[in-house]
Amino acid sequence: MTSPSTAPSINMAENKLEAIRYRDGQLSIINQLKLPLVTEYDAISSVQDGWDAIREMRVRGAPAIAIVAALSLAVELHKRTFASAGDAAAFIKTSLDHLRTSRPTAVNLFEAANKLEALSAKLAAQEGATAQQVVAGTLAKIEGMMAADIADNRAIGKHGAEAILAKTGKDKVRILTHCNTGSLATAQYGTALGVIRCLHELGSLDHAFCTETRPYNQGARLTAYELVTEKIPSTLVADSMVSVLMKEKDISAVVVGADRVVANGDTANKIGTYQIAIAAKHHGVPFYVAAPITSVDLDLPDGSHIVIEERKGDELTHIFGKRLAAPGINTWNPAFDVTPASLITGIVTERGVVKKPDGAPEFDMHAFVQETRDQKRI
Ligand SMILES: CSC[C@@H](O)[C@@H](O)C(=O)COP(=O)(O)O
Repeated sequence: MTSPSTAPSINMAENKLEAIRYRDGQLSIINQLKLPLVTEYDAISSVQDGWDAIREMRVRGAPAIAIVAALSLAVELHKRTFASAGDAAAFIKTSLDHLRTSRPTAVNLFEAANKLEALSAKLAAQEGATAQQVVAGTLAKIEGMMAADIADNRAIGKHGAEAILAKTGKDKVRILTHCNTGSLATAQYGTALGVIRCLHELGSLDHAFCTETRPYNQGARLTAYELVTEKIPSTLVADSMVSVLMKEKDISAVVVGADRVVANGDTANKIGTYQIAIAAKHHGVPFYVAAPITSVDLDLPDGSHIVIEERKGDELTHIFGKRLAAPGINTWNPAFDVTPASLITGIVTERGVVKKPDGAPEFDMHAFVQETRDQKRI
């Protein structure tokens, strides 16, 4: 299943980090468990390979999870033949049902699965539909996801950079981010890290700070890797340093990603986001969430309904397979927390920045999605 290679992760021609490689029905991903010390691509040859890579966090980050899940299905659709349109749609549904069980919190996976299931069922229900038509229509949708995600991330970067510069009134800003929301978490460019990239491109970034993001260290391993690779002026801090960082290092704004933004704007994101938002409120630092509309879940009214994934304790007790915690200690390892809307300044999407209605403590995501529906691309 795994075919390691030592090919560089940077596409030098385009100077882009390629975490997900997909060409003509062939898919491989950088094994993010090994970054930043080893760059190794794993082949994903089936839906089960995709499920395993997501569950084991060889690929992670809300948009990347959805894209790899869908592409793992595309890989199988390229190889298989079906007796009828109904058989093709049934296989797609069964595959998506399985992929939905890989990780629970990021809504992008469910959003993509629902769309693909509905599309393939619709194609199969058409008069005289063939298996080839169902497969071709579903593949076209899946194969468009990467391009759409990159375009969305660029738009998020622009909207976020403009919002932060307007809010702070500064020419150059100092931004704190958490977890990894860059090219490794998306198709490319990133969401919150896309905002930082855009500020850098505009010459408006003084400095970026990234947290370690314990216990899984997405900040120290992955965000730091992206920042250093792109020569963005940046500094790594431990999660426990965030309050003093805000007190002493003139942080202009915080920008983080999201795994699920619900109807009132409450946001599930990597564990530790909530305490950063509290510290930001105390220090008067604007706190932005940057996420595509595919991370918005209008079915849940508030954050208390979000299912938070709990992961194995050894992510806490061990680093790179080496124990650091005292043997016998109990662990609690929720992978995400929910930041209440009241602590969030704005939610940056590809369609613009969502603000709270005047004086309201929460966002109206329903109204925003409705108002901007015409701009919807996928
Ligand atoms: C653009 S990625 C946004 C979020 O998915 C990201 O901040 C995050 O929480 C990732 O968690 P992970 O557990 O690494 O999948």
